Amino acid sequence: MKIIVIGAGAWGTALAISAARNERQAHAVTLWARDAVAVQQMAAERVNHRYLPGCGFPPALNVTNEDISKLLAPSDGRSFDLVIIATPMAGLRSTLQQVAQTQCTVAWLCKGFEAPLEPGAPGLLGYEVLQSVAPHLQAGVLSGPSFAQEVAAGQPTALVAASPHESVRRLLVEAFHSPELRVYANEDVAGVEVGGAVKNVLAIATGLCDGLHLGLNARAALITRGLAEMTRLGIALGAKAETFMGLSGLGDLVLTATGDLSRNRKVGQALAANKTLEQAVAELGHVAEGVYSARTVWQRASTLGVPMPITQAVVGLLDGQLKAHQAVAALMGRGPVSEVY
Ligand SMILES: NC(=O)c1ccc[n+]([C@@H]2O[C@H](COP(=O)([O-])OP(=O)(O)OC[C@H]3O[C@@H](n4cnc5c(N)ncnc54)[C@H](O)[C@@H]3O)[C@@H](O)[C@H]2O)c1
Ligand SMILES: O=P(O)(O)OC[C@H](O)CO
Repeated sequence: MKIIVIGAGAWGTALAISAARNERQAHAVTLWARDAVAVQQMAAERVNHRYLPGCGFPPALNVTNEDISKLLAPSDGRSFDLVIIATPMAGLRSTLQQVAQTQCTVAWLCKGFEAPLEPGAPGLLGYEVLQSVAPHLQAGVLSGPSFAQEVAAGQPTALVAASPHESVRRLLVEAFHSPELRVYANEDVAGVEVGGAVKNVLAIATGLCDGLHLGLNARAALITRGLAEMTRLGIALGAKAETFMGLSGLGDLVLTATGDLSRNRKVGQALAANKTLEQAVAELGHVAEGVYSARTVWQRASTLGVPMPITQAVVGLLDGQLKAHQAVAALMGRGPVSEVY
């Protein structure tokens, strides 16, 4: 299969390496980056020093900075079977617009809500952006618990490929399933995307909790009640409850909320150490989608009448309206409720 990965951050690079290393499939993989200097460096040194240091490129991985519309032109004999969009959520709309004319199957990897395009408009999940930009595309999303460094190193990982189209799910499995990477299929795109977006916000909360040394009980409570609020929002957006027991729900929440490789968790830890949000984001050097999605998650939930107290506390913290101890007090000071999602 011929695969192009658009966006050479940590995750795009890791998945491109994993697919190119899969000898059973013998894929030809192209990694596209917008920075021509970075492409030159990656082509010469066969490693992405900036975003994924120490992970060498297999021979079947090529890097390019050529014009995307030319690369994807159907008349071009080099065109691809699968286009993977590996930008952060902020780049999804513009990249979908660039690939809208392709005949290829498309999938994105980003986990978050797009920021509202104008005040009062709802911020959108990836499949909603697709509906507004290129509804005709055969497309889907790849998500699940997966730190880029571990996938690049070939450590066992399981992902989920979600699409309403069976052919898209099948192609994504064929592209990425390997002895080191299991890819499950799921039709519930809304559920998979809500899980991937909301777990980032919740990981900021658990990072803060652990940074403040509130204890293991507090972290378990945050994860469990976070799962409940994630599920509530998902159901209100048309998702299936059982999806949140899967890889993109519970799986990614546990990984991101507890794994010290998580950028979102690191933001919470930095805020607990009294750093400003600007400092926390700057020292990451990578995107932490929860910082940009939290407000939108809260707005979508509020519009739908879905209570999301942990998300609300994270928004207060990120907006500078709450100090860390006030966020904890706001959560713990609420009256008793039934344990339902
Ligand atoms: N890193 C991981 O372990 C991981 C795992 C699963 C999913 N994700 C998700 O994948 C997405 C990308 O994460 P990442 O870790 O690769 O981020 P990163 O911060 O490591 O890199 C982001 C990359 O995207 C590029 N980029 C930004 N805007 C772009 C645009 N408009 N067009 C083209 N390229 C653009 C940047 O130049 C950079 O190369 C995020 O939504 C993240 O939540 C990351
Ligand atoms: O480092 P984070 O917090 O962006 O999380 C990375 C992946 O989404 C984990 O599945």
